[in-house]
Amino acid sequence: MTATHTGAPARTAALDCFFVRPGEDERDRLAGRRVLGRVTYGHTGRPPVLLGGAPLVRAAMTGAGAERVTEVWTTDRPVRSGRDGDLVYATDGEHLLCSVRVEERGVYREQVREVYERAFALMWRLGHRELLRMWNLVGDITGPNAEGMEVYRDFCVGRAQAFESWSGRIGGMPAATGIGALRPGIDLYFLACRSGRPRHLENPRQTPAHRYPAAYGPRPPSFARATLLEPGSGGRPVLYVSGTASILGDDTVHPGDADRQCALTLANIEALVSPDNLRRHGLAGGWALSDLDCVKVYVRDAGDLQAVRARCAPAFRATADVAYFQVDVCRSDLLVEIEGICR
Ligand SMILES: C=C(O[C@@H]1C=C(C(=O)O)C=C[C@H]1O)C(=O)O
Repeated sequence: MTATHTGAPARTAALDCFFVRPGEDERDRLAGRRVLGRVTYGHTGRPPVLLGGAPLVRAAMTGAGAERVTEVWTTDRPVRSGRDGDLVYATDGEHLLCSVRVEERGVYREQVREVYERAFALMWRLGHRELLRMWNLVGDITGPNAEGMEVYRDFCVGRAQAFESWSGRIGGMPAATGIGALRPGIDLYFLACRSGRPRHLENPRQTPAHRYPAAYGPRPPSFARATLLEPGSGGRPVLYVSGTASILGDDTVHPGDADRQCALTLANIEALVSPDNLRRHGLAGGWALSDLDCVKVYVRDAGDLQAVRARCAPAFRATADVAYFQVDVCRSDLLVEIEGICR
């Protein structure tokens, strides 16, 4: 237990998150804060529900025998939750957490477009018009759909269409994760804010994903490399770091070598969160790798887990929440992906 975990209010962001594992009690970490939502990276992919007045997302991200992890999103304000069809959500007046599941289907793009548009419509209606962060947990992500197109590329088409039709109404493309899940279907959850003005950042070492060439699919992925939320009253800036992999420009680097992919991924994140990169975007501040928390490390092959853990352990702060998952990554030659939050 560290000072961060006991949560002195002045140093705690209005929106925060921590991980709990079986046997741990989230109340030990809440320190009087309210739950905005929970995401269980567990064994089953099931539609999200409202549990005790907050969304519970249930994604199949851990295999039998592996420990599930629940990401708990907290706020210092009262929370109100609701449903809109199959979308579940909660808001603290400033932040919105919303989730929906797309069940398994032969071709995803139409349903993905429709679900994204309904989520955007909900944001619009509730007045939370700036996206902060999105997670897309995609079953069989690099497998073929019923037309033979890779499921991830199929998914990207529907998402890009939704962003296109809502551009100008909701804020720009935020930080995101598009990662494999262990059951078919897609679990989606996102965070948005009302009065905050998030800034979406790119990585000087990487081509913006929304400008990837057509070789990677008919429509490029719709996300930014990171999203910065400047402090509200008494808060501190928070940087949401997208799922990041061993990509330079738009090329996968070190195919077949998880250890080197992991090292390059860490270097990519270091450059992304650095003061230099913030300055490049006209922003003050910046972070180091050791500031990363709520870290999720995705490893494609079980045989690489040990090497990746060994590579990551010295990079992150000893007190950081870190969870490892053995799932597919969005390109079949990517073996490792890492995301997190700097604050
Ligand atoms: C690893 C990459 O992309 C992944 C896919 C994402 C998406 O489609 O939302 C977002 C970040 C990563 O999880 C990449 O293109 O660098």
